[in-house]
Amino acid sequence: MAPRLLLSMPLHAITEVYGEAGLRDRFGLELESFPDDERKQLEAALDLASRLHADDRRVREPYLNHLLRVAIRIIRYYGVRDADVLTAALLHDAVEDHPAELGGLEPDESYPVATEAALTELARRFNPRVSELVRSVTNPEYDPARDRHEQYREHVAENLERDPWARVIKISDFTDNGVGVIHTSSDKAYRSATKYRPLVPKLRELVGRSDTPLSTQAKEHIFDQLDLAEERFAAILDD
Ligand SMILES: Nc1nc2c(ncn2[C@@H]2O[C@H](COP(=O)(O)OP(=O)(O)O)[C@@H](OP(=O)(O)OP(=O)(O)O)[C@H]2O)c(=O)[nH]1
Repeated sequence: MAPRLLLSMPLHAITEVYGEAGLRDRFGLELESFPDDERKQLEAALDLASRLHADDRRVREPYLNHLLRVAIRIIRYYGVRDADVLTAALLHDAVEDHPAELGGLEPDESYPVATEAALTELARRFNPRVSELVRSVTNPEYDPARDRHEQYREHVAENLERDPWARVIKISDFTDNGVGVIHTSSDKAYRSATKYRPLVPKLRELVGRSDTPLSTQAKEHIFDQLDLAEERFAAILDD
């Protein structure tokens, strides 16, 4: 595949035609213009994510595809080249999904203890800012007595309120899950639409804020994506 063609392809087309290998190649091409030290950090983040999520799958694809699209979208559509933000994007589910493994603890360790150990490990391997960004997008242990989705929304709103860079990661994650809802099975799509639809107004409001570190053009792109997500959620839930 000619590099220039791969660089001009939408992420959904790379996913469908070339799968994980194509998304990895595209990510590598995006990294070519980064300074050496930043490129090395991002390659280390991708290696770590690849190891932790090696056996994870989404409905139709390896989990790694999601992480690669989330990071590439931030570079290409949001125009963000901050290596710590991109490192956290690649590892945004690492603490939530593999806390004990990342933290070097036994698999039966409690979630709160393993989460702290995993975040400490990210600070050691990368830096404290990467660790704090991942903390902001890591769900806490839910209270079994309360509605999970409601707790999820409260957590997202609280953390994105205080951390403008975490908004950038969460929005790319949301786009992949929300706009990308057309790429999954109908029961998964229904569950995703139920979970994510109530977040749309909050994300719209956060994106519009002056301290959200994105260009006007990137914000307009994201507003269009939020409209598309809402259109798809409505079709799934209201019809
Ligand atoms: N093929 C595929 N794509 C998925 C999947 N999950 C999420 N996506 C992403 O979901 C978004 C919407 O899918 P599209 O097929 O592009 O729908 P659209 O043209 O109407 O926007 C895309 O991101 P985007 O930011 O709009 O970027 P782009 O793909 O348009 O470059 C796509 O990359 C999946 O399982 N398969």
